[in-house]
Amino acid sequence: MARRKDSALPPARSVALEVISQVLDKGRDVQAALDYQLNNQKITAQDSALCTELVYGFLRYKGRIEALLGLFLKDSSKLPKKAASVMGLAAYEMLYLDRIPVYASVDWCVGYVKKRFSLGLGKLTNAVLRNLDRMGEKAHDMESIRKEGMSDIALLAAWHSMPEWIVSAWMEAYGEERTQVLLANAQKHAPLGIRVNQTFEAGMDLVNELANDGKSIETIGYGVMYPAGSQPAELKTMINDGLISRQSMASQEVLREALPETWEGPVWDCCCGRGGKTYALLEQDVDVTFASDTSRKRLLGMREEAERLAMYPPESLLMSAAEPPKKGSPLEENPPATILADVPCSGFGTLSRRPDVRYHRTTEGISDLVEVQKAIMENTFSVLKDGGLLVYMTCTINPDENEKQVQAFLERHPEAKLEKEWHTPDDSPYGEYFYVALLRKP
Ligand SMILES: C[S@@+](CC[C@H](N)C(=O)[O-])C[C@H]1O[C@@H](n2cnc3c(N)ncnc32)[C@H](O)[C@@H]1O
Repeated sequence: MARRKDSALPPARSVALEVISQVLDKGRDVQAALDYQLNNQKITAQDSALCTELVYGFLRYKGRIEALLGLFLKDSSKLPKKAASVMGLAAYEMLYLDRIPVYASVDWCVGYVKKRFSLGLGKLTNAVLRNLDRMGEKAHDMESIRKEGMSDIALLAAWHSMPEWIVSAWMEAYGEERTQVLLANAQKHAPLGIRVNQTFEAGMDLVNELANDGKSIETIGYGVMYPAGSQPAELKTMINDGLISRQSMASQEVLREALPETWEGPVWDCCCGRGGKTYALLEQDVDVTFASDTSRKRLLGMREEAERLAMYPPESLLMSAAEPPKKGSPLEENPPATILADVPCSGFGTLSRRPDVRYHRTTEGISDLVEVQKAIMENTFSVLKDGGLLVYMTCTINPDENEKQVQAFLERHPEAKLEKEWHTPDDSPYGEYFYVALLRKP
């Protein structure tokens, strides 16, 4: 059940507050929590758009906003949680939403805190927000939140709202300059990417039509990119009709870099999810014979995609790619010559689309993921035909899951040959970061 809106707050802020609490306190996925609340609350399209912007924006800047507000609070941990969250939302509006006048953000926030908590807390909220406003440009300067004795890593982590351990790992593996670029890019919004279904006869005509619709900003092959935040209404019908699919430009790019035109069949997409890459490959005539996942729901979604796209699905297998195929499995009878392992990962390459990921990951959780990835690599490499290709892919920026994972694999398997290693360039305009390694079995 969607919780009722808090009537003491304007509708967009009320729903945003509930979604943020679902994400931060209950560990829900941001888009799922937002979809659920927006579908169950009666709010206008305009409020819905503002709510979406507030949720995504606040999650992107939470650490920075808390540090800025902390400059004017003796002990922010003593604030009631909800009061701290509304103050954060109001601060986000003041700092990043030019179209909302500062007084309006202060008014709704202070009014709410007074009504829900106390006059005293309302006065404190007013003072803190006014002080933030007085900071002017200084509120956009990282040095303004530096505390005495604070390390550079802690400062960067707070400013970019990232866990300190990931900033440390990036610094160690990639150096300060690259880390700064990656952190800054993680705050940006991702552009919208779509893929035209090339099995559709007039596919290229459609690409050309979209390229000239005055809304798109780039086309590559069958991919079309729209600016971040845009939702051209006409695309909805095309998606329903299977003419196009949502797929980020970065995801399309990593697949191109994996050189699918050279892959021999049969191909096994061993972590297929809902089939994003499966159908991108099938549309290009790559012989994806098997697709598997441990999630029944996702596997079902993958099969349903076939209907939408008017294509034949691959043989779907509910199984773990980290364990040998069961006796009599079709993988035994017809061993794959190419395996795409788009493995479960920490997702730090997709922060522009999923800013909540940074709050859900722990170092222990990542160690578990690294072990699963290792097991998937070991198992799939042994299932692979001699001379076959293992395509190891992640959507993260984390040396333990990318470069170090592949290096360790090569140390365990000196017979394997690393034919290509690639990651999305740091200055990519696509807003997401992928990694791929092509490993040949002798
Ligand atoms: C990065 S997602 C795959 C995304 C998908 N390839 C796409 O392009 O849409 C990783 C997938 O691996 C699945 N998974 C997790 N552990 C697995 C395992 N041991 N074997 C197979 N799949 C697994 C997850 O359910 C998830 O769907």
